[in-house]
Amino acid sequence: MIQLQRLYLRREERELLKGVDLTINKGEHWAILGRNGSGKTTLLEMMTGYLFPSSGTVEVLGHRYGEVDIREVRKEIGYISQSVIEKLTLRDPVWEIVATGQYAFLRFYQEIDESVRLKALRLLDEAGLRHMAEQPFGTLSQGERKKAILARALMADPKLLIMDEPCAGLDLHEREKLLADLERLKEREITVVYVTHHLEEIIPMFTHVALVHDGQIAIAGPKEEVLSGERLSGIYEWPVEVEWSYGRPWIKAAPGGEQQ
Ligand SMILES: Nc1ncnc2c1ncn2[C@@H]1O[C@H](COP(=O)(O)OP(=O)(O)OP(=O)(O)O)[C@@H](O)[C@H]1O
Repeated sequence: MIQLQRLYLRREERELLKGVDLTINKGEHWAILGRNGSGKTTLLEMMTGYLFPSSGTVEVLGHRYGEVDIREVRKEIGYISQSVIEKLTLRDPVWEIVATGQYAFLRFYQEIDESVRLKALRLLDEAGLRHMAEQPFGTLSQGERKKAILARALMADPKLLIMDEPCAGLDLHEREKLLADLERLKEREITVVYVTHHLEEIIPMFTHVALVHDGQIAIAGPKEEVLSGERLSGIYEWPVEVEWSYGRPWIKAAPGGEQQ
């Protein structure tokens, strides 16, 4: 599905990525963790083709970037990030925001096919937002916006869903509802790549985890192997313990870590 090989990204004096290798296979769902500024969003932007590496190769869904029309590949990728949300027009009705996902447009400037409109309404129905279809997007709560954006990302039946901190800013109830929607994606043939700062968002559907540290993949593999207290203490430079309940990892940070 995704193969990143020896990826380097240099910006002025800095190396933002320093030799990243990562392979994501069909049937796997990956969570990516790492400290602020470690390079997680940069990695996602490589996968979506919004950033190009200084060296190394990116292959997504069988296409090698640099040799294909990236806009065509993007039609098979649903991308959810704050930068996408910020580009949407708050006064557009919710169903229209969802419908634009069909073409990877930000707005419509022409008539929308009836079949596209009906599909947007069906996805809104599945998200529990059907009654808000005609409301301006800007009137939705943060949680409702995230759900609408997930529906938008699913419009084009993507093979790959890439999400950058989709639960940021949500209260516990809204977060759990969004995670429950995500868990239901297991029923679709879709591979999920999910960046988060919160271990407990690694719901049972996730199979693998990559820990990013200072522009490199510190470790990547099956989640039970990667998510040990020892490894995470090293990455976060703070003593932590990991406990598993409800099939999810939960982290406990020891007090006074700075002195240890
Ligand atoms: N265009 C750019 N020029 C220079 N530095 C950049 C550029 N874009 C990103 N960076 C830097 O690259 C580093 C990695 O950024 P990135 O957004 O990938 O981190 P992240 O792991 O997603 O962080 P966070 O968890 O805070 O969202 C940061 O230190 C950032 O300041």
